[in-house]
Amino acid sequence: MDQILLCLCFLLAVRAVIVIRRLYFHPLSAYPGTKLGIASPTLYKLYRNFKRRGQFIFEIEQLHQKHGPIVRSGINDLHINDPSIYLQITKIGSRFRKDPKFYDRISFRNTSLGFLDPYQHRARHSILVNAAFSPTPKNIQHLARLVEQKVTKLCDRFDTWAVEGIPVNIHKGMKALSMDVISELTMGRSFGCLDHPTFSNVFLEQLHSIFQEMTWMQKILFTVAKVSLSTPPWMFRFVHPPTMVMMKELAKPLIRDYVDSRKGEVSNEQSLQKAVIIDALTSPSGSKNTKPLDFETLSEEVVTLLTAGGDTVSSALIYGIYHICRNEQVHRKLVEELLTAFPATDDVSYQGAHSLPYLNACIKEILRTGNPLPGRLPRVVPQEGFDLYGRHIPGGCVFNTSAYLLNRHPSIWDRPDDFDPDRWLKSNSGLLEQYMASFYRGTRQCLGKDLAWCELYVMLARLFRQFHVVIHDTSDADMEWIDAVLIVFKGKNLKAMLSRRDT
Ligand code: HEM
Repeated sequence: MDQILLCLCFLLAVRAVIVIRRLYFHPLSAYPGTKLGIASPTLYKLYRNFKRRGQFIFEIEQLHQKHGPIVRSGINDLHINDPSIYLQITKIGSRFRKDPKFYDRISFRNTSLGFLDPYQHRARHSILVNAAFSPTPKNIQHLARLVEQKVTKLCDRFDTWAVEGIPVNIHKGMKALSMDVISELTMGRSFGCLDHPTFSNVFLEQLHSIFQEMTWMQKILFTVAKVSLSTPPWMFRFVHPPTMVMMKELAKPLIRDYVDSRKGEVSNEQSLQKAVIIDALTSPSGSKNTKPLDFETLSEEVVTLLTAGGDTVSSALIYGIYHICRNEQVHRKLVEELLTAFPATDDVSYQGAHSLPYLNACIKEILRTGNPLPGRLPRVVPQEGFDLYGRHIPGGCVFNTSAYLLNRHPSIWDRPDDFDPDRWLKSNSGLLEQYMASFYRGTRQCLGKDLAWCELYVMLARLFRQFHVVIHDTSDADMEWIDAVLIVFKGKNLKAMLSRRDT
C-alpha cells in the first residue's frame, strides 16, 4: 500500500514539475493564455469538446480582448490576432509550414490540402491548377458554363415551389448545388443532388455528420480512421462510420468506374486539356516531376476536393442569402442593380454578373463576415525562429491565425460586426482586400477561390433576379454557428418563400 502511495506521489510530483515547467519556464511562458490548456491539453480538449463544442474560437476571441494580440493557446502554440503578422506569415517565400499535428487530423497527408513539404505541394498544385483551377479567362469561362447549368437546374426546381407557394429549403438547395458542381468537375459526373427530391445524397449526409462530430472525437476518430485504412470497409462501418475514410470508401467505386471507362483511351496532351481532374492526376503526362497517382492517393485527393469545394461555398451562400434578405436596404440595392443589368432572368450570366459593383461588394462582405473556414490555421515557425515584437520565438513553435478574428480586426475594419457592402465601394477598398483572410494568402491559399467566386456570382444574381425572396421560419439564432473546421449552423435549415418576379 505504502509503495503504491509512494508511486502515486512520485507520479504527481513529476506531473507537477512538467506543469510548472510548461507554465513558467517555457519559451512561451511570458504570454498569457489558457492555463488549463497549457497545463493539461488533454483535459482541456475533453472539456472543450464535451461542454463547449466548436466554441474554442470564441474563447480565443475573449482572451484577445483581455490580453491583446498575442495569447498562448497551447503548450507550444500562440494565437495571433494582428493583421501585419498575418501578412508576414503568409507572404510569398514564407518558410512557415502547415502544422502536422493539426493537418493530420483533418486531411490526408498526400493531398493538396495535407502536404507539408512545399515541393510535393507545388507539384500537385500545378497539376490541379492546369486541370481545372487556372485563373485564365478561358478556364473561368469553362467553370462558368458548368456553374450556370447547375444554377439553372436549381432555380427551375425552386420555381416549382414558388408557383405552388411552398417554402423552399435554401440550405439544402445550396449544399446540393456546390456538391454537384465540384463532383462533376472532379469526377466527370455529378452526384445528382439537384435531381433528388430533397436535394440529398449519401455523400452530403456523410459530410454533414463528419463535421457535426469532428470536434469532440477528432483525435480518436482519426486514429481509428487511420487504422481502418487497412481494414475492409464493412469492418470500419462498425468502428465509426462518419469519417473521411468513410467518404473515401464511398468515392472509390465512382472513381473506379470513371477510371475504367477511360481505359484504352489514348492519353495525350490534347485529351488532357479537356479531361477532368482524375484524368490529370492519373495521366503520365500530368507533370514532369510526378508519377501518376495510385488509386488510394487518387481517392484521397478526390475526397479532399469534394469536401473543400462542397461545403465552403454553400455555407457562404446560405449565410449571404440570409443577410441580404435581413438587410432591407442591401436587398433593395442589389435587386435594382440586377434588374437593370439583366432585363430578363435568362440574361443572367457569369460574364454579366462579375462586373456588377454592388453584387461584388455584397460577395466580399459575405466572405468577410461569413467565413466558411473561421478558425485557426496553424503554421510552424521556421527553424531560424521569428522576431515577434522584439521577442525571439524559437523555431518549432506554432502560430495560429483565424479568419473570423482577422476579418473583423478593428484596426482595419470600421464597425467590423456590421454587414455593410458599401465599405467595399469606398476609395480605400483596394487596401482592405489584402487583409481579407477568408481564402488564406500566399502559396497555401485556397485552390478553388475562382470557382467559389463563380458560384457566388451566378447563384446570387440568378436567385435575386428571378425571385422575390422572403425568409421563412428562420431566425438569427438558427444562423449562429460553431467552428467544426468548417462552420456548422446551429439551428434549423434556412428556408424562404419565393415568388416569381414579373419579368
Ligand atoms: C467560399 C468558399 C471557400 C472558402 C472560404 C475557402 C477557404 C479556404 C481556406 C481558408 C483555405 C486554406 C486552408 C488551410 O490553410 O488549411 C483553403 C484551402 C483550400 N481550398 Fe478552399 N475555400 C473555398 C472554396 C473552395 C473550393 C470551391 C474548392 C474546390 C476544390 C476549394 C479547395 C481548396 C483546396 C484544395 C485547398 C488546399 C490548398 C493548399 O493547401 O494548397 N476551396 N480554402
